[in-house]
Amino acid sequence: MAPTALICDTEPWKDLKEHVNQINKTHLRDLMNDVERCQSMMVEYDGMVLDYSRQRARLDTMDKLFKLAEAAHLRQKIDRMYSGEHINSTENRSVLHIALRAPRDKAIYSDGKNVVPDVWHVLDKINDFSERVRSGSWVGATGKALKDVVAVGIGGSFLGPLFVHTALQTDPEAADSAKGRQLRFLANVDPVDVARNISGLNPETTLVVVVSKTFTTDETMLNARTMREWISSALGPQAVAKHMVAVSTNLTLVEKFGIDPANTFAFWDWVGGRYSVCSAVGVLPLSLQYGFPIVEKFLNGASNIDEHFYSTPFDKNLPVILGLLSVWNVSFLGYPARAILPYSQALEKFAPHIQQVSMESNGKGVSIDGIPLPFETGEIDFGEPGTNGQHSFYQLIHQGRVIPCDFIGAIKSQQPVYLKGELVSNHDELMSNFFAQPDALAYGKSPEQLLHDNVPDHLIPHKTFSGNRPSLSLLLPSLNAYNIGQLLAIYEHRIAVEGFTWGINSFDQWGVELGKVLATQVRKQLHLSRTKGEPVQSFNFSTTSLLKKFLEVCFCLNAAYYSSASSQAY
Ligand SMILES: O=P(O)(O)OC[C@H]1O[C@H](O)[C@H](O)[C@@H](O)[C@@H]1O
Repeated sequence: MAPTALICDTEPWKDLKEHVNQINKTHLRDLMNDVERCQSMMVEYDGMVLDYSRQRARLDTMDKLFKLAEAAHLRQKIDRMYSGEHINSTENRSVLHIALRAPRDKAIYSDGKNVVPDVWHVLDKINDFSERVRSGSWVGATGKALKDVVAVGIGGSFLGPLFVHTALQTDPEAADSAKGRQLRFLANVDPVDVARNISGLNPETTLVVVVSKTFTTDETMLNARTMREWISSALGPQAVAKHMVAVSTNLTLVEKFGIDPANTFAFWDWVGGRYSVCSAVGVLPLSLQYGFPIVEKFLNGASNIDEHFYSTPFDKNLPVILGLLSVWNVSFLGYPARAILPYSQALEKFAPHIQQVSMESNGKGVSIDGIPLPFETGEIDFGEPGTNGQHSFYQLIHQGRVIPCDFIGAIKSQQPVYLKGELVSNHDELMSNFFAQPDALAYGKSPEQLLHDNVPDHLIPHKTFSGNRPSLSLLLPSLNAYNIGQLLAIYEHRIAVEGFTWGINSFDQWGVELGKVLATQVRKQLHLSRTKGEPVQSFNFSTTSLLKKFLEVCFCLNAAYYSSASSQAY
């Protein structure tokens, strides 16, 4: 496609810039009085409700944002994504995570080939393998069933599966299927993470799943070698075939590592790492833990949103509305951050996952055509489950900086509890906060109200809440596997909408490369200094000084490690 104009040079962008002056004259308190507006800002879909009436936006703001979407060719960009065009232009790849959860009979093409049969070939293989492991027909080297799984992977090969695993852990149906089994994740190359993850595990009953798209990621490969050593030192090298399997796009390197290709689960270069939870990256470990039928429900939920995103008019389209509001908050109102606040402990790993999906996708400095952008893209995402966050960083959100908040709640608890004699059930107690916080942020509390409440004069400034702080609320019917799949896909597509609107490539991640290259130089230096006593050289003053200090203090410990490395087992 021919280079496109920067979005900031279009009329709808300029119009929205002007429009900010209008919005700045209005307090959310007043906007909330307009019932017609509030009604129009509630969208219901498949049992969930999105209420965005507490955004600092009017109905004409939304019209202007839809015009911006038009100027950004949002419709065409979504179509290009769904039709498998190489929209990840810097890597010359399609972006087809939607194919990972497509129904069996759907046709989705990449480079002229329908990829859905390949997807289902792998899903069927996972179904079969996980069933054999779970039923005990696939056993370890000593004939024992493999009841524990350690998934080794980092970044996109870790965060999505961890989020879904944590979310399913307390879903009654999923928990029932997982009885007697454990799933752990080893991500950090820190030996502490290894020690924690193998603690209490028996190699005889443990299956290690090495998950890496490239099969070259330093952290994952060292952890994989460490786990291989853990297995073979306990059970002999031949045990690796029974205790280690892999998920990767790089089948050659997997085989070289020593994992049987028959025990390898493939995915494809048209799946971005951070969008890979619906590939074998997530589906294999999750199926081993919960059984494939549960994971299939999760895939169905995501697929349902794929269809919604593709076919629903923009003014009723959840990811489109959410994405455009993010652009509004970041680029026009000047709020660089977003808090993700699920009122559910089951979603405690949702914010860490979205941090990667969002910040790795949209933290860019140039347009898709390589033109430096005169505006900033991406959001700073962070979050914690409510109500824990309320007792931590909400002070800043209420009286300090303005941070647009996503409140996410569920109508039904995964684990309902009602304590006799209490005013409300535990879930109602939790959700009281979910409903109260957005209004506290939007309305605030004025000095007049405080005066009226007889607050002493000197405390009035401290107790005043300015309000006018935007948030949105997403209320899900429950948090089963299907809803979790929907939630994931809503955010994945929302982030794509933001990137499409800003005119960037949300599917590459060149920014993570430089640090890796520099670490290679440091690794080399550490090796030479430790093994040959070579002095630290070719680094700047600061790094040289720190490296010297590091080598000085750690040398004795490491010398001991080097001399006994072969006999050390974790
Ligand atoms: O799956 P892998 O190839 O091991 O990659 C793991 C991670 O490493 C990189 O640093 C990328 O930034 C991530 O997007 C990716 O998910």
